[in-house]
Amino acid sequence: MALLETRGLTKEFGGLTALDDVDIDVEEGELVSLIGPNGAGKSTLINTITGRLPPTEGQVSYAGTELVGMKPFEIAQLGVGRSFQTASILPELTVRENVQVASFAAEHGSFRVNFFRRRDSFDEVQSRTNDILDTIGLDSKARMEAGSLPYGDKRRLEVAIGLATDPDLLFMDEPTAGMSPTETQMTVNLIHDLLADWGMTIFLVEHDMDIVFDVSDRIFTLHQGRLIAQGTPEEIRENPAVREAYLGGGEQ
Ligand SMILES: Nc1ncnc2c1ncn2[C@@H]1O[C@H](COP(=O)(O)OP(=O)(O)OP(=O)(O)O)[C@@H](O)[C@H]1O
Repeated sequence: MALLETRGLTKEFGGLTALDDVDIDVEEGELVSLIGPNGAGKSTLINTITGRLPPTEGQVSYAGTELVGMKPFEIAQLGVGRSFQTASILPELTVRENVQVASFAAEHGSFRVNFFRRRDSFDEVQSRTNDILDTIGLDSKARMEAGSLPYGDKRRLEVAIGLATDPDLLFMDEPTAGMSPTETQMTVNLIHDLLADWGMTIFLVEHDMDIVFDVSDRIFTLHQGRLIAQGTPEEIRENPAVREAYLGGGEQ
C-alpha cells in the first residue's frame, strides 16, 4: 500500500472540471513533483488532499486512513504538512515564535488528540524548534521579527512552519519562487537534507524544471485537470503528451 493514494479524485467548480478522475500513488520516502501548465489543477489537487477543498468525487487515503471529510488540522495531525506561499507567517512575532505557534497549533488544534503523535512537553517543542531553525538555517535570525526578514528568509520560514507540524509527508508549493540562484541552491540542498536526514516524503509543486528534474524520484503531470503522465524525470522529459501540454500551453 502506498503512503498516499488518490482514487477517482474529481473537483468541479460550477461547469469547470478542475480535477478529472485523478489516481496517484506516493510511496514512503519518495520525492514526487507535480507539474503542469497554469490552471492545470495543481493547487486544486493539493487542496483536496489536504482538506482545504472537498472533492466532488473520489477518495484520498493516507497510511490507510480516508482523508475526505476530515478537517485540515486533523489531516495535519496525521502527519501531512504543507509549506505554502500563502502560509500564515505572523509578521509581528519572531522567527522562533512563528515555528513554536505552528508546532503548538498542530498539536492542540483538536480535543481529539492523537496520542501516538503527542509531544510530551514544552521542552520537546523547544528542542524540535531548535532542530528546525538549525536545519533551515534560520537559527541566527531566531529572534528577528518575521515581518522584517528578507524575502528568501521568509520563504524558508514558511518551510520551517511546515516542518513544525512534524509531518511525515510534506507538500511544498513552489519553494524557490522568487529566490535568487544562491537561495534556490540552498533550498534544493534543504530538500535533499529533509529526504536523507529526516526520512520525509515530499510532494513538490514547482515550475522550475531544472529543480524538478534534479530532485524528483517521479513526476506527475496534470493538464486540464487530467493526469496525462507519470514517471521518472527521464520518462517525463521524453513524454510526447507532456511536451504537447507545455508547448500547447505556451510555456516552456
Ligand atoms: N475556487 C475556485 N473557483 C472556481 N474556479 C477555480 C477555483 N480554484 C481554481 N479554479 C479553476 O480551476 C482550474 C485549476 O486551477 P488551479 O489553481 O488548481 O491550477 P494550477 O495548476 O494550480 O495553476 P497555477 O500553476 O497557475 O497555480 C483553473 O481553471 C482555475 O481557474
